[in-house]
Amino acid sequence: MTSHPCDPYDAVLVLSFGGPERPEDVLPFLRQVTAGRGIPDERLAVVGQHYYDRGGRSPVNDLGRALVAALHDELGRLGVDLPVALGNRNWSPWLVDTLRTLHDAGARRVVTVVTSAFSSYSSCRQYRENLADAVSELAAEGRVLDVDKVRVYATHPGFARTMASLTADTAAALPREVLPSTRLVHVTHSIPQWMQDSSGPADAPDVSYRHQHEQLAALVDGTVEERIGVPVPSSLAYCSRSGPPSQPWLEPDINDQLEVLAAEGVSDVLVAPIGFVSDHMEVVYDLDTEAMATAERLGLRLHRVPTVGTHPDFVAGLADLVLERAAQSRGEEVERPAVAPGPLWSTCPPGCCRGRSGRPALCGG
Ligand SMILES: CC1=C(CCC(=O)O)c2cc3nc(cc4[nH]c(cc5[nH]c(cc1n2)c(C)c5CCC(=O)O)c(CCC(=O)O)c4C)C(CCC(=O)O)=C3C
Ligand SMILES: [Fe+2]
Repeated sequence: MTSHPCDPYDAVLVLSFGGPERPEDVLPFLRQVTAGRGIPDERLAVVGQHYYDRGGRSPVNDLGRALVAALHDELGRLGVDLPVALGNRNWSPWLVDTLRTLHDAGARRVVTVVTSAFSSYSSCRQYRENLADAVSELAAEGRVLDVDKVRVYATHPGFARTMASLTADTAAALPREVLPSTRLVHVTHSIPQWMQDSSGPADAPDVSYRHQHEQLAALVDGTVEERIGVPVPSSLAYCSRSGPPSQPWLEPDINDQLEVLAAEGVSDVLVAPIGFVSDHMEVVYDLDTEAMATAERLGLRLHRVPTVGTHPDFVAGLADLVLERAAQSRGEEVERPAVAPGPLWSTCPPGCCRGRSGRPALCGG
């Protein structure tokens, strides 16, 4: 048997959120996402409309498929010829179906890349619970699979430096004379305060959802200043809040932040979607549609930085993470590059990003 740099894995899973692809899918998708989460009906009607306005089709599955193709090509360049497949938490292609197909094609050990870079229940642990559910469902069918995942990559250079250089490119394209009245706003998905408080391990207060965004934002700020020669004052804002108004979520909302900046006399705002890896609905609606309309009303020019998407440096970083995980599985010493201190583990410590349910989760220590 010949060995390859991805041994002992025989397949790569890209695990994503998923979204509807036809108008008939929209309501069942929203029910699937929000089951038991206390999201008000009015909020669901509003979010449903964002999908109907775009023909009932979310961009997110196509973006997932594009990432799968790019990662497959990149691994191929590194001499790794393994299946790479997309599996979703909330819609077809469902995670369990993808894993079943991989198993039927001969896969027994799978390494997972989640399409979210940060620690929190929604962005990490819930995916680990989804893996546990899928693997136990398949075990009941007699299909035994071992599933691991790469570490949280908020501060991995492939993701972080790519986001920083895309932001610097956008800043460098601005006319010099607007720079003194330009501000940079880093944006990510809001989460409930309880989810922020439980993000990362209980005994590591420095590892949290918000803290990881602050670390990444600092790198981006530094890269922008290096590129254009002057600092651009920045802040962190949030989008896509749902939940009942009585429940605290991370703030400020991007639209409120734009109000504040307009009142300060700012002319131009760079919006860096550091919390997202691709242009899914949160980006094309919450930022490109809603925040853009707010900016227009306030007389602000909004410049949206691209997401990392299938940028070759981001994809190369994901391939490095897959190979790092494989080397670790083989018991080798691995280097764990990072642009800031953070969660370097690929098996999460017990209690990491604990939810409310205490459900079983894979990829934990
Ligand atoms: C942290 C985070 C990410 C980033 C990490 C990751 O990518 O995983 C993310 C991504 C996404 N969220 C998405 C869609 C939705 N999220 C919702 C609801 C919620 N998101 C939450 C958090 C996050 N969400 C939370 C705490 C809720 C409340 C309900 C709950 O506690 O779970 C709802 C319900 C309606 C609403 O309330 O908005 C929808 C429709 C899509 C697909 C977009 C598309 O179709 O292109 C994507 C990529
Ligand atoms: Fe969400």
